[in-house]
Amino acid sequence: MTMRVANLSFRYGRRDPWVLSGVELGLGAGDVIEIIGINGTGKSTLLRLIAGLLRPVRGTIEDRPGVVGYAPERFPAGQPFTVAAYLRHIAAVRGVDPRSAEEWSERLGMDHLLGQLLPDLSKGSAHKVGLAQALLCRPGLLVLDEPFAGLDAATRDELPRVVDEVAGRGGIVVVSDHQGDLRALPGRRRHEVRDGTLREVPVAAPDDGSDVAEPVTMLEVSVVTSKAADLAERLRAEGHGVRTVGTARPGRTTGTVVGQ
Ligand SMILES: Nc1ncnc2c1ncn2[C@@H]1O[C@H](COP(=O)(O)OP(=O)(O)OP(=O)(O)O)[C@@H](O)[C@H]1O
Repeated sequence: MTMRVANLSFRYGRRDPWVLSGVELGLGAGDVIEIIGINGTGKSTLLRLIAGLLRPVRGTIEDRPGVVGYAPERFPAGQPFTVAAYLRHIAAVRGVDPRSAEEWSERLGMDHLLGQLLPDLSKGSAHKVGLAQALLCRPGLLVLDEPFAGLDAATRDELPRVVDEVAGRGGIVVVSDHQGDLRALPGRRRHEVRDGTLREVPVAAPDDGSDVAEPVTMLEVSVVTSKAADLAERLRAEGHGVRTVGTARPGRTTGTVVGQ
């Protein structure tokens, strides 16, 4: 079954500007969707809507899987529990084997944190607890907001495997990942939030060598000179290789864009 985001619009208050407007997205079983966009553009808002933590002001989200795991960008580690007690509590609430708390703790390299109180955790450690609570419920929809930020190298390496496993058993994974740590995952799709809308963008990024295995198409693009630098910057931000090859005639620059 495909989860469907249809004509979704959202603003935080009646007098606030629209953050998202007319967003369309289909999410099928096994999809890994990467959400990119500049700061403050609405990625976290979209993720919270997809996870069901915010309701669309207009439009609908249909056929969301029953079990949702959501790891926020900043885990609110204020409760006076130890990490072990908190994760066991979440496991109980989610109706999963309490041992899954220990399993995820081991996998995410956080056994040394189990006896610590949540308010005493560093930002990075709290972030891991946020990931563990999202993962231990065996989610059909896993929503991760900047999961790689502040993670140690071992966990950074492990997380793409975790995402792959969730997708491999038919789960949907939605991740905001501005650092591109999921680049090794086959089949992921990338969408950009910009100016309130969402659109799919190609994944290839031959410039940094991250997706060299994917085929690359050369496009020749003509653009007025005054807009060339801005366009090149936007395309690079999306992961394309861009090379300016010269001025075709006065007032115009021809650029060659390398992409998928
Ligand atoms: N609780 C809130 N109340 C009112 N406005 C909010 C709230 N949360 C976010 N916003 C506004 O909504 C817009 C989108 O914010 P959001 O956090 O979704 O962006 P983002 O792309 O995730 O940003 P970043 O990359 O910096 O995390 C911003 O203008 C922000 O100020």
